[in-house]
Amino acid sequence: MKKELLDVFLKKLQGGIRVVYWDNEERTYNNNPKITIRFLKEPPLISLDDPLLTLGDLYIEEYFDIEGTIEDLMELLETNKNIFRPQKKNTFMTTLNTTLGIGKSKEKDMKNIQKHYDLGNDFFSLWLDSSMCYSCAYFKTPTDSLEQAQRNKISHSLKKLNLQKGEKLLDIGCGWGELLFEAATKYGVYVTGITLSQEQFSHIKEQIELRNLFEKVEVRLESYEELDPKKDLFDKIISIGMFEHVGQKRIPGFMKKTSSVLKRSGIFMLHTITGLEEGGQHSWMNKHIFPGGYIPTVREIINILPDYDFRVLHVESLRRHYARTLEYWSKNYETHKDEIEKKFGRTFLRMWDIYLKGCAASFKLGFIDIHQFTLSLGINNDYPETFEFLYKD
Ligand SMILES: C[S@@+](CC[C@H](N)C(=O)[O-])C[C@H]1O[C@@H](n2cnc3c(N)ncnc32)[C@H](O)[C@@H]1O
Repeated sequence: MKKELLDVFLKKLQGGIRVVYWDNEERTYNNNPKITIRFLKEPPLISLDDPLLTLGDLYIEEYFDIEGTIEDLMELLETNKNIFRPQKKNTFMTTLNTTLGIGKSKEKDMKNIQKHYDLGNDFFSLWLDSSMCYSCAYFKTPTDSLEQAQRNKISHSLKKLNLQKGEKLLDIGCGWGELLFEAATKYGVYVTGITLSQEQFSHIKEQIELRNLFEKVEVRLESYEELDPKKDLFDKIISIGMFEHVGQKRIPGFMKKTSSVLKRSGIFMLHTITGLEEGGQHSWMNKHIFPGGYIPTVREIINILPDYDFRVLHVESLRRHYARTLEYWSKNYETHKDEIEKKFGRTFLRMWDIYLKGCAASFKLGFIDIHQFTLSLGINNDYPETFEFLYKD
């Protein structure tokens, strides 16, 4: 019965796939299979209303292994994305979103964010580099280490802001804070970082003390939604890898808020993963990795900017840099897999492993991209007229 359900499903796929069922029966669907699904045990009764979610869950619970490259797997998923979509109204996602109250309040946002980022600084430090940057690095040469590339990213991103000594800078979604420290010490600006992660907040507090940066750096455990233009007005804003948490419905609110706390002519550098399909949802990722997350398209972002008087100065894709960053993270993760399994269990180990590898392949294949948008609020006639400065040290 289960086998027949899977069989009907697999027959719809384009592209070859071989399946070794739990009773050792082998079936090949289409020619030249690059991927083999090898069942290790018989799965429970399943529904394939949301195939990606169900099959993803069976994989992390070790009902089957996948043989073949991750790129071939991602190609197969992408070619068949309509077949892998939820077939009916996605009641699971509706329930999940209601339970977590996505978009409803700071507490709910915090719950989503802390589920991911508060797995422990010890966990993230196993596979991030020592700067604890958790976003796309920037590889200036093929031999750059991850550490060097993360330093390059911070430098490249800060340059885009054209910072002047004494200015006030806001970092929305400041992570573990490395960019705050670099901006304050290198450019002499006053920096405010906001995050919803308790662990990140405590880490930054400690670092401010250790580095004696009380006068220049402030961190707040708060959401961008709480920024108040009466109290908070900044010359520049930067946000790296946070916009993906905003959710599609709240994009206008995010733009409105950022435009209200940025001075006229101020510069905003928005760095975000971008997708190809408006409204695209990935229920497995939303369930396990980024609850409440949404990947916007370039078109969605560009379309909404004029409504808040944001002018586009520069747009840059860093897609291949993110593929490489994720490959580094994934290799580091693999090195520590025994430790991770011991602490979090095997399902977790497989979940984060496939997340890192799957994302690396998706960037490489161009199913997702990453862009830095440099914007000014209204007209800015002081910003450099060419971008040569970006490539000078
Ligand atoms: C992928 S991390 C990126 C961190 C950092 N910018 C970096 O490059 O390493 C996303 C960050 O966004 C923060 N974040 C998510 N939702 C937020 C919200 N509503 N308000 C403020 N920060 C938020 C998280 O706490 C986390 O620090």
